[in-house]
Amino acid sequence: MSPQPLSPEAAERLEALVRPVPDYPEPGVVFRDITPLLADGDALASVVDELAAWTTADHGTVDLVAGMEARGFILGAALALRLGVGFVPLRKAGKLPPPVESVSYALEYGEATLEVRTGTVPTGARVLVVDDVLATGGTAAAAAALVERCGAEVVAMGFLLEITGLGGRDVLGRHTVEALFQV
Ligand SMILES: O=P(O)(O)OC[C@H]1O[C@H](OP(=O)(O)OP(=O)(O)O)[C@H](O)[C@@H]1O
Ligand SMILES: Nc1ncnc2[nH]cnc12
Repeated sequence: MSPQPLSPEAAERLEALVRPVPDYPEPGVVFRDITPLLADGDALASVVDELAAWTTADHGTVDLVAGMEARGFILGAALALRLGVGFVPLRKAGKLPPPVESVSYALEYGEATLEVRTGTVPTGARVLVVDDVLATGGTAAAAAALVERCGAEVVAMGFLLEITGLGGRDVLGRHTVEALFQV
């Protein structure tokens, strides 16, 4: 898998729709705001199409898409529909009724816990994990740990954008990581 599957022009068009916000939510962080991209119908469709094409070409069929709260729900649910499979929400702590599996992690600006409803991911399922941003990789590593704790396989992890220099790809070393573009 090429780390840059889009043409440079296509990647540039998408990147232009992601707004860099310096010092948000805390000093030193450049927040990548994807809301302009989500509001652009053509861009949103092309992101979902690209992620779907990638999945099918490189990994064949998957049984489920799992997405991390909250932005991973948007791309993940759209991708699941496009692939014709179900979607599993990996929620922040305290949102799902028990029983749940939980994994805590650190991210670029704080700490959080992700949870999955016990029993929603069948043993042996082939699961594609999807989120908008790969930064330190803490969220994605927690998502993978949750899926694997259910006895399922993380087939690959797909992202809209990867913030390079924060080590996310290294943290996810043993997984296949795909990002539409890097900043
Ligand atoms: O690679 P990491 O350093 O873990 O960061 C990436 C995560 O951070 C953001 O989510 P956030 O926790 O801000 O939640 P949100 O989607 O609810 O805004 C983003 O949507 C990823 O899930
Ligand atoms: N800089 C950033 N912008 C948007 N989402 C993020 N998640 C973690 N770091 C982020």
